[in-house]
Amino acid sequence: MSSEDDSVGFHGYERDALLDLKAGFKNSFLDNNWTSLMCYMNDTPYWYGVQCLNGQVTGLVLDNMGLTGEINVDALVNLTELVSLSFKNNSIAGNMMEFTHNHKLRNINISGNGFDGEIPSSVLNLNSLESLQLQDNNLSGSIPGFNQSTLKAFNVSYNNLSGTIPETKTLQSLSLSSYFGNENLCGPPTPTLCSTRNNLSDSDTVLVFADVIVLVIILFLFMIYYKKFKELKMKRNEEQENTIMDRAMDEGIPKRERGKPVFMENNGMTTFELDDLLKAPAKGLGKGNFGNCYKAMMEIGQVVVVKRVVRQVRAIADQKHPNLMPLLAYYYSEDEKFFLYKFASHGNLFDRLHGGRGTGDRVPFRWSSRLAVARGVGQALKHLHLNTRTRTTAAHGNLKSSNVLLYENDQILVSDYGLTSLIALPIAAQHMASFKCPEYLSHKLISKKSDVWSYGSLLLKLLTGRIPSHSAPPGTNGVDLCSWAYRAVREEWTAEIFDAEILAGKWPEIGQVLAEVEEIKVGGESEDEQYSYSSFDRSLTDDSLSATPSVVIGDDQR
Ligand SMILES: Nc1ncnc2c1ncn2[C@@H]1O[C@H](COP(=O)(O)OP(=O)(O)OP(=O)(O)O)[C@@H](O)[C@H]1O
Repeated sequence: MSSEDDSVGFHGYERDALLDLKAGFKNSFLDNNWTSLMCYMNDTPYWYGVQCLNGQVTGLVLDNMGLTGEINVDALVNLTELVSLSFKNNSIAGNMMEFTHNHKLRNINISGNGFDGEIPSSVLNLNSLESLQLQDNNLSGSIPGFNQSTLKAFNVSYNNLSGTIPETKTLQSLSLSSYFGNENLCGPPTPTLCSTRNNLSDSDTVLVFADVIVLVIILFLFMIYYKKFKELKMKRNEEQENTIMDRAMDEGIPKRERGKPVFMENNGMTTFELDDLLKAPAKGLGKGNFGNCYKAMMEIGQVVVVKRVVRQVRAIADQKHPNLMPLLAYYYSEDEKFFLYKFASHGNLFDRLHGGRGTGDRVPFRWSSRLAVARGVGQALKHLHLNTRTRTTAAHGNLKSSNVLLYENDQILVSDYGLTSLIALPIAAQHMASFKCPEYLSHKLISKKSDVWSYGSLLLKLLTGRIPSHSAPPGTNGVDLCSWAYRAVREEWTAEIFDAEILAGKWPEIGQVLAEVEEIKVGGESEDEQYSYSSFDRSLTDDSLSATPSVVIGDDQR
């Protein structure tokens, strides 16, 4: 401040501030007007646009004067009594000036200029501010949080302001028109919603985006892993409840002697060690009369069926026919004996005939398919009974629908042949199909003809779709098929005796059926000899087998 400060009614520092301003404006009118005395006491000011009170500048109103140039941001610091400032409608550029020392300011109007930069935060300290008119400039940045209750007129329209309008009572109570023309302003009172993006820097946005992608990938991987884990678990539960070894322990079979399974030649099978088999995941297929049957999934990808037996014979392995289930390997030791068969994935004849009846899942079993089964089984029996190239001819002994297996490509495979000689008579008589024939029941006679009888009842079953009483599984009711069919033929119920499923397809000619039966019978007639267990037992003399015959043959069986 100059020494003139002390002189009453004149403040030289204010005059100097105005002269500096004038120098910046380069306005000829002001250059000529702002000369001599500025203001004195309460006299009318001598300078155009300057208002004074008690010799001090209280107002500066230079509207519509074509002012150009920039204003020094500190230009107003010495005008401490300033109440009104208006540079409306000029062409002033540069940043807005600071108002740090202008606490008495009530009205600021710099609208219609070229001010740029941000609104200085010093305006927030102007506690008497009533009107702030900043419209029609190039101001940028965000709006400071004006909260002065005195502020009633506020206009920042048509600038480049951006961001959320602060939620102060003062700013929110203003009309929408105060904010017009600022494309990037958002939030109330404008209708534009503020997105998160508006508040984030570009690098923040990239990071958030990357995080989201990583999260999605992790989630995706987790879902795949979980799905696979569930599938695997379900598969394991379903197929791998136990290994063959565990199952053996469950059945009370003691730890076996170590040995090697004996593989049949040319059976297309990759050989493996006993341990591999015993450790393979296994699924129970059923509890047969002579041991349990398991489906084992070998690590090398092969699926085999393991059938536990009491004793096994080489003769069974010798039997080779397209309709006989081939024996892949057998294992024999003191404590453990089993046969290994290939797995028939299409199930057995019993299930094909009776499974799913009355449900939507049932696939009709047509006559042509039944005929194919009848032929296949007949061929298998013919081979067993008559083939002289094997060491012995033998009866099947346990022909029934659960031992007729359906392999891929509609191949019919008869299994469980030759087991009769391995079973003690009382057990065989109780469980095996041949022992249900009339000759055995009345005269205790058993022969290959018993197989023919079993085959006959299998044919009747194929024709009628009924379960014969002699092979009805526990819990199912069977009918005496022979007497039922006899009665049906005698009383001429021809149509009724056929399974409705056959009738739904092509009507089978009974002559055709009989021709098929006759053809099979022809081979069997020549072999009239009755057989006993001893015919099988001869095969047990194979040196590789150390078991003693387990069948007790009584006189009444011959
Ligand atoms: N190689 C195989 N492929 C597919 N399923 C098989 C195989 N061998 C047997 N089965 C099935 O396993 C189950 C049990 O067979 P298993 O031979 O032990 O008993 P069964 O035929 O019911 O009675 P039995 O002991 O009097 O022969 C049956 O449903 C049978 O059809």
